[in-house]
Parts: sequence; C-alpha cells; structure tokens
Amino acid sequence: MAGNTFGTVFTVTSFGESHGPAIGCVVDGCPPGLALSEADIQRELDRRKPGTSRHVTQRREPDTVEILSGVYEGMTTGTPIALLIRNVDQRSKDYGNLVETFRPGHADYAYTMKYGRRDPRGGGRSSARETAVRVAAGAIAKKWLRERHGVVIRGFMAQLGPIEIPFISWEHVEHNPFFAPNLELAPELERFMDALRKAGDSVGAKLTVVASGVPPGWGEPVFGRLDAEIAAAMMSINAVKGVEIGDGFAVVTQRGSEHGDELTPQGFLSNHAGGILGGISTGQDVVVHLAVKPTSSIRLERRSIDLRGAPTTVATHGRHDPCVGIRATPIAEAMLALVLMDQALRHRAQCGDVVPPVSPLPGVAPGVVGPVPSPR
Ligand SMILES: C=C(O[C@@H]1CC(C(=O)O)=C[C@@H](OP(=O)(O)O)[C@H]1O)C(=O)O
Repeated sequence: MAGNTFGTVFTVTSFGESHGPAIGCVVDGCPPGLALSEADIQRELDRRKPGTSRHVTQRREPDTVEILSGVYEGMTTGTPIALLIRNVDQRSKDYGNLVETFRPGHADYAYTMKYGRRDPRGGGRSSARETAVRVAAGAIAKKWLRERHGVVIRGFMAQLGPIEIPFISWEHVEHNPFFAPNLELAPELERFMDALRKAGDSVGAKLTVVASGVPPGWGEPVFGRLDAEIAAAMMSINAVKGVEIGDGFAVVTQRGSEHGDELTPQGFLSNHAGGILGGISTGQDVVVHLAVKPTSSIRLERRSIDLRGAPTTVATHGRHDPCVGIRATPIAEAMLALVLMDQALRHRAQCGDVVPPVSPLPGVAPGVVGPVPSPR
C-alpha cells in the first residue's frame, strides 16, 4: 500500500491536495444500518475548519462535505462511503518562493528526496488540510461507537507552548478557540498567541484525548495492539512528534506497587495504564496524550538550500496557523475513533461470542478516582 489507507476492517482511503480542486476519502467496511447525514459529519468538520478565530489560519474554507455514495434513505448500506470536500480558497501565489527551496522543519525536503518532485502549492499532499477528511471519516466512527457501544470520545488542549492548562471541566472545552478545558486561562492564551503572531513565530502544544465507555477486549495481542495502533494513528497526524498512553513517560520513575492499577469488585482503583493492558482495552477510559510541534511555516527568515544545493534563506508568507495544535483536538478525536471502530469490528469477527468468566468491572471504582483526564 502506498500509505494513504488506514484500518483493517473499517478502512479510510484519503486523497487530495491543499490547492487541488478537492480533498476527500472513501470509507469502506462501515456496517449497514447506521443513520448518517451530511449534518452528522459537518458538525465535526466545523470544529476543525480554518478561519474560525484570529489565532488560526485565515484561509476561508467552509469545508462543506458531500456524501457521494454508501448512504440510501439516510442509512449506510454497507457499501463504500465516498466523502468529498471542495477546496474554494486556494492562494497558490503565496508559495512562489518555495518552489526552489525547502522550509526548515517542513516535509518539503523529505518529499523532494522521496519522490523527486512535489506539488509546492499549499504544501500539496503534506498539508494539514488533509486532516479534514480524517475528521469527516472519524465522525462516522464516532457516531457508530456512541450508538452501538455508548463510547464517548473527547479531547482538549493540555498545554500551549509554555502554558500548562489545568483541567477544570469538559464543559469549557467547546467555549473557547483553543479547546482548553479551563475558561479562566483563555485570556492568557489569547495574549500569548497575539504576541507570538506579531513576532512571526510559531509554537507547539500538548493535547489529551479520552475515550470513555470502551468495553474490555478491544485490541489484538501482539501485532495490532490497541495502544500501538493508537500511537501510529496519532503519529499520522501532521506535526505530531510524541504520543503517550496513560502515564506514558512518567512510568520511568514509578514503582510496580504504584503503577499497576489494583482491581476491586467495585472497579479499578486507578488508571495509570490509560485503559489498555497487553494491547487490549480494560474497560477503563482510554487516555492518550499528544505532543504537536510548532508550525514550520513561519514569517521569520531561516537558512536553507536551493534545488542546486546552494545556500539560501527562506521565510513563509501566506495564511498559516501559528500553532497547529489549536485545531488538532478534533483531528485527534477522529483518529482515536477510527482506531476504536476498526478494533471493535475486528473483535466482533473473532471473539464476538466469547463469554468471559467475570462481569466487566466499572472503569473506576465509585468515589475513588474521577474519570482520569488529568493532564500531567
Ligand atoms: C487550509 C487549511 O490549513 C492549511 C494548512 C497548511 C499546511 O501547510 O499544513 C497551510 C495553510 O494553507 P494555505 O497556505 O493554503 O493557506 C493552512 O491554511 C486547513 O486546515 O483546512
């Protein structure tokens, strides 16, 4: 495979370039009988689309989705679902100075070395615009997971550059431009972003995504472990440089007596594992943290080389996100949904009629630890 298809049973094949006529995907393997409308998908796309605040790219894309196939009388039919999003606000002249050189930290160089050529307009295939189609596909997975299994997938920004964002409430997340779970910090985040934009620079971010209500048993034992597939899915998002499941790198200093989540008849006493043991879900919240690097397209002049290998300098013009992490929360939620739906169908295929000897434990014993979205 040439790297544009994701999944095993529930698959997504993505296509399109940032400045081409359209982007889109084909979702295959969706069970029949799921009620699905364009509005179900549009709701998610509107959370990610560009131009929604002064802190993100000012490119104006409505990201209007069209369902071309796979749905009849409002229900999925089990046949491939083709989704199309037309590009309407390309401004390719902004990329004139990038035809002959490479942005430091951008895929420009690696694409050129791999393919010998590239579409420089808007970063072509390497543009984060491609993530819109994952959000569209993820909306289908989110809906199926919620309706069939009661799984709820939510995310938030845990850190913007140097500013840690203590979690207050899920209620806050959709009421500020950052997906911050803490409205008190919004003015500080805005001031930080205004200064950063003025300086022509960019910054990274940390996000947390949580899936609640995942039943125990999803995931494969060796290859295709749930945590491995989540890590791969998150790493497939542009600019993601680190992924942690549960306590992640903090396990380095922990002892076994602290890390191992104890089981009681009332439920688990903690969730250091992030809801996955042996590559298989435990029924606890699946907790994922992501590190997103600073945007490589910045206004500041940086050293590079031209296509003959001679030294040059490059600065980026045009409409860029000073922090790609700001719009990445819906993308990370979508990728988690795609992995979970694929794993749910794989589990159903092999183990759908297994009856375990004990009933599933509640994710967390009542009154012991809250639902775990604590950013460390
Ligand atoms: C259009 C989107 O984001 C784009 C992602 C992007 C990049 O290089 O990743 C570069 C910019 O594109 P352009 O130069 O065409 O304005 C962003 O606007 C989007 O997310 O929908």
